[in-house]
Amino acid sequence: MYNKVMETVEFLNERVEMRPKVAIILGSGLGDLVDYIEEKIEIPYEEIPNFPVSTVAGHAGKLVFGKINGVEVLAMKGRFHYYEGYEMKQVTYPIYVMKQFGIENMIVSNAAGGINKNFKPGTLMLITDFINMFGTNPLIGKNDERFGVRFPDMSEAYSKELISLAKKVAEKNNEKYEEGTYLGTTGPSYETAAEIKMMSIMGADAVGMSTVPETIVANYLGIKVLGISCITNMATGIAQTAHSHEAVVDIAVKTGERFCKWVVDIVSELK
Ligand SMILES: O=P(O)(O)O[C@@H]1C[C@H](O)[C@@H](CO)O1
Ligand SMILES: Nc1nc2[nH]cnc2c(=O)[nH]1
Repeated sequence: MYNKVMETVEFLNERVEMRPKVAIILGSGLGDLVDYIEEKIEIPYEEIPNFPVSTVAGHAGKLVFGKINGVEVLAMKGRFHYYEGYEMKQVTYPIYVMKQFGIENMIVSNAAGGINKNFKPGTLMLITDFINMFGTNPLIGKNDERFGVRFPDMSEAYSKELISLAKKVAEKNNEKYEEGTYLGTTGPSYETAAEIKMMSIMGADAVGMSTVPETIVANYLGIKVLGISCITNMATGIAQTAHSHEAVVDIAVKTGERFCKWVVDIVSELK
């Protein structure tokens, strides 16, 4: 895997002059953030050696390099989900590439179902911790010490420093947010009401089908993580209506402007 990652990094080094230290992973319906990126260089995943290709609607599948208020960034428009049939090592492959490319801070975003009854569709939730219910872990397998240690610490899965920066920025700009624990599960089926009841008892505030594998690998590699969930629907049993991915994307797009503004303000402080 190490050699494959280095091959991908070499390709990117040749294609792009910028050396961003900040990466942003855009969740379902949150891809409009790329409109805020200037001096863009876009590379479709299919052109990148060893990169998996995204298959889910609402995910365009490209790396976007550029600047936000003068800060160089690397955005992933379209991510890889376990439910698409990828191995965990494929789902998290871009994070390994980011690390070798020089990324130090990663902002990961997602569309999620709200379990905390104080939330509503359109709530932006700062992720303070995660619960891994994928039933697996992206680090299973022989460990390569060139990447990280066998038993990585997860006591600060979401960087306290980045969380306090995000809060400071939100308060300064009067941007509303909530905080909570994100529970990641495989999907692709949405939860039953009984499952949501269990997740609520477990301490989850939101549920989704991504983010946890990427967060685990970023921590393993020594990348600081900030997580933001866009609550697109109240979870099953709390909402009385059925879920659809179209409705999820619709609400995420509608919340997109507030999400983008917040992320732009955060990135601008990461000079
Ligand atoms: O990539 P994210 O986590 O934003 O996508 C969410 C979870 C599923 O992929 C999909 C369900 O509607 O949206
Ligand atoms: N698992 C899960 N993922 C989501 N993504 C957006 N809404 C939801 C939801 O209710 N459940």
